[in-house]
Amino acid sequence: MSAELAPLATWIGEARWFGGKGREWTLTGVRRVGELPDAPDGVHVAIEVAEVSFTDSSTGSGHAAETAETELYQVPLAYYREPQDRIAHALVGEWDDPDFGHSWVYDAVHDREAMGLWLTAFAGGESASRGELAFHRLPGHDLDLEAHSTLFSGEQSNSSVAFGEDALMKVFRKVTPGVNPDIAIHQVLTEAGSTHVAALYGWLDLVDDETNTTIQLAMLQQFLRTASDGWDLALASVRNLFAEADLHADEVGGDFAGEAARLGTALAEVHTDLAAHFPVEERDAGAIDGLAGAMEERLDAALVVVPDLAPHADRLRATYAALRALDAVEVQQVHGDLHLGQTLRTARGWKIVDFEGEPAKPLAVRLKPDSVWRDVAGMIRSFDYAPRVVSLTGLGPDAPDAGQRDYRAAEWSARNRAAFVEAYTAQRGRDLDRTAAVLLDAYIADKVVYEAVYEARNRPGWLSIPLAALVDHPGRDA
Ligand SMILES: Nc1ncnc2c1ncn2[C@@H]1O[C@H](COP(=O)(O)OP(=O)(O)O)[C@@H](O)[C@H]1O
Ligand SMILES: O=P(O)(O)O[C@H]1O[C@H](CO)[C@@H](O[C@H]2O[C@H](CO)[C@@H](O)[C@H](O)[C@H]2O)[C@H](O)[C@H]1O
Repeated sequence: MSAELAPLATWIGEARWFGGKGREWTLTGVRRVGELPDAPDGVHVAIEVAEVSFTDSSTGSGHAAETAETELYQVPLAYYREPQDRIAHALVGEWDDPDFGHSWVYDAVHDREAMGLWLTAFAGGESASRGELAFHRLPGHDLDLEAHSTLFSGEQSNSSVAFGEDALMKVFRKVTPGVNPDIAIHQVLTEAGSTHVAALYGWLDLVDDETNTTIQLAMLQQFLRTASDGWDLALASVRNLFAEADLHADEVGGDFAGEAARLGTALAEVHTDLAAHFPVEERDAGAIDGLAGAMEERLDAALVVVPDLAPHADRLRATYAALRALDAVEVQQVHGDLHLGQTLRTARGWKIVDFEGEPAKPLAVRLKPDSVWRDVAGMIRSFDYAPRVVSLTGLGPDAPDAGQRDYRAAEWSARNRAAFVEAYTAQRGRDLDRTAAVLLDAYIADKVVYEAVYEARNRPGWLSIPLAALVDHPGRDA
């Protein structure tokens, strides 16, 4: 193992964005794919791609569709000749680099100097491109090059860096050759003038001419200055309800149903815009069989990771069997991993973020058209999560007892689910007919299974949340 691999491997293994947690893996290579232009003396900002090889079975992730035995992760690194106390918390290691000599190496997204270089390169657009790195810009916005960068904290699959209140750069961590749906969808919705996304300003590609492949590394978009996280707003609403033991969800000041309805309308408008710019197709019985089969395979893989799913397996399979019995299903481009944490309430209404789809799925799968009910199901699951999370973690001294909390949690979640679905169907001019209800049930069940694996891997203390949804029926009242 070369000098840098050991500290890099340790650092990657601990990163929030690393998708291989709980699996057996080794760092099998690191490729320097480019350097940001115009760095001052004594510093190099290199974009590197680390190859992680898994030594356990490919179904260990809980995703049967995932067969790759290797994954690529983007690691932008700032190499300094001297240690940098200001970013000591972001030190990856100290080693002799063949190109840069003895260096103190930092996670570049924490480093304002390095991020300033990145923003300047974006401002230069195509002219800043060099080697395999290709910068792209959309017209219509002048970047504020004086803005300081701040790395977003919090739970994320990627790394997001704000430049003042002007722009936000998302550095994709797990990368795959091909089109990144987050960039492609933001481009289409920006060009269509959608009011429900942050405008796309630009993106960075890694272009390998020898293999004729492109890996999309980062995207730059409008910073939503007045945004409040939809998840945080939902938690505040639930806390309000729990604090008012004698009042029902529709009586407390923090009632969320109006926001849930506006979210339903926003999602419907996004779906309509996506349908206008991406293909809309009809899936026949054979394809539906494949969809149900994929859900069953996901369940089989999940049962290995979360044995507590076993008592619910028969009922889940029955839900997938009802899906299999459908004749035809309409599909289109959707969000793919929608939950309250992907929504932002701004002074100008709700915005939807992060169109990357489920991070654990291969890009080719995430780009496939899907049913709009997958997104609706994702939000319904989030309306179930919010009160359960408050019940688990956010209780004050006067909180109601567990039985009362369960009752109120169910009330909050049903009220907001109903408001959301009603507004969604009204805006789309469609009823929640039998086909839609079967699809919604199946997608909710599939999401619960996905969440069980996700929680077991990332937040074992919250595994009880998806499991509780199975004790009731996963698609209840939907
Ligand atoms: N355009 C934006 N302006 C301000 N904040 C944003 C914007 N886009 C996303 N965010 C915030 O950044 C967080 C992470 O963004 P997201 O796209 O979900 O990243 P990830 O792919 O890492 O999950 C979101 O929860 C949201 O709070
Ligand atoms: O935002 P990501 O694309 O990284 O999505 C992943 O992480 C989510 C958690 O942050 C996870 O969502 C689950 O937890 C949410 C609360 O934290 C809840 O609102 C969602 O309903 C629940 O699914 C998401 O599934 C995962 O893909």
